[in-house]
Amino acid sequence: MNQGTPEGDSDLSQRHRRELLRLLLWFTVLFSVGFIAINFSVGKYGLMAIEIAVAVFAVWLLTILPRTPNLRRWALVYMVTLLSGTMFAFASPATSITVFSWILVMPVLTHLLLGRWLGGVLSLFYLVLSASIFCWRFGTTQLMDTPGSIANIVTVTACAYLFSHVYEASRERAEQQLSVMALTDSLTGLANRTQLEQSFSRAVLQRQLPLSLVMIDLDYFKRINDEHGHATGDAVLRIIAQAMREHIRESDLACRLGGEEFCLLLPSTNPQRARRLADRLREDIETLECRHEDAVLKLTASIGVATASNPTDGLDPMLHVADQNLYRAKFAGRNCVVG
Ligand SMILES: Nc1nc2c(ncn2[C@@H]2O[C@H](COP(=O)(O)OP(=O)(O)OP(=O)(O)O)[C@@H](O)[C@H]2O)c(=O)[nH]1
Repeated sequence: MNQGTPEGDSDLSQRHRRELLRLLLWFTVLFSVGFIAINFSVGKYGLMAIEIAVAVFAVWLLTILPRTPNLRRWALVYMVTLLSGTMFAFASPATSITVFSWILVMPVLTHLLLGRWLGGVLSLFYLVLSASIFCWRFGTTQLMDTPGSIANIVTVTACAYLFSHVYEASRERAEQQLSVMALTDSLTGLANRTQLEQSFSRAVLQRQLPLSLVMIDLDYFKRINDEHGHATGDAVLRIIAQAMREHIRESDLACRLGGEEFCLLLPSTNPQRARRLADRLREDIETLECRHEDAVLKLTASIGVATASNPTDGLDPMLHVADQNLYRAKFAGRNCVVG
C-alpha cells in the first residue's frame, strides 16, 4: 500500500513544509504592508497596487494552508511569484547592488519548501536568471574588472546551492528511514499496527469498500519455541510473513500485530473473497516445510475473518470481530477459518 501523501511527500515532510510556508507567508504580508505604505507615501500607485495584490494572495493562501491537499502546488506558485518579484527588483535601475544578496536565500528556501528535485531545478533557473540580470546591469562597471570579487560571489552562491541540496537530500533520506522504522515490524518486515491503522483510515476515506480483515494466529507456537529455541521461532515467523506476502494484492496490507498474531487488510473485498483467500493461506501454511536441523516443523494456523461495508467506527470494532472469529476457530479445533 502506498504510504505517502497524494503528492509523493511523506506526512512528516508535508507538516514541515506547511510550517515553513506559513512563516514565509506571514513575512510576505508584513513586507507587503510596509512597501504599500512606502509606495503610497512616494506616490508610486502602480507598485502599491502590485503589493496589495501580493498581500491579498498571501492572506488567502494562509487561510487555505492548514487544509489544502495541494501543498506542493501552492508552494510552487508562491515561490515562482516570490522569485519573479525578486527578479523584477534585481532588474529595476532604482535598486542598489546590495539587493542581489537575496540570491543566497533562494536555494535555501526552494529546497526546504519544494524538496531536492523541484527545489533544485527552480533555484538553478532563477540563479542563472539573476546572474544574467547582474551582468546586464553591472557588466560595464569596474566591479567586473576585479575577478576576485566575482569569484567570491560565484563561490558563495554555489556553496549555498550545494549545501541546501545536500542537506535536503540527506533530510529526505533520514526521514524515509525513520518512517519505515516507525511503520514496520523489525522481525518480519511486515507493516506494524500503526501502519495498519493508517492504511485502514485511508481505505475508508477512499471508500474502498467493503473492507475485510483476516486475523491469523499460529497454532501451538509456544511448542516451537520451547522445543527448538527462540531463534527457530523467529525464523518461522519470517516464513509465515513471506507466505502472507505471496497471497495479497498490491492494494492489500500484511501486518504483524504482535507475537504469533498476524493480520491482512483487504480493501474492496467482500466476505466470500476474504474467506477464500484465508482458506488458501491456511492450506499454504499447512503444507509449508520449515526445516530445523534434522526435523521438519509442521505448522498450522487458525484464522478469523471480519468484513464491514461501512466501518465508520474505526479499526477496533473490526479487529474485535475478527478476534472473536479467530477464537471460535481455536475452539473448533484449530487449523480452520471462521467468519
Ligand atoms: N520466537 C518468538 N516467539 C515469540 C515472539 N513473540 C511472542 N512469542 C512467543 O509466542 C508464544 C505464544 O504462545 P501462546 O500465546 O500460548 O500461543 P500458542 O502456543 O500458539 O497457542 P495457541 O495460540 O492457543 O494455539 C509465546 O511462547 C511467546 O513467547 C517473537 O517475536 N519471537
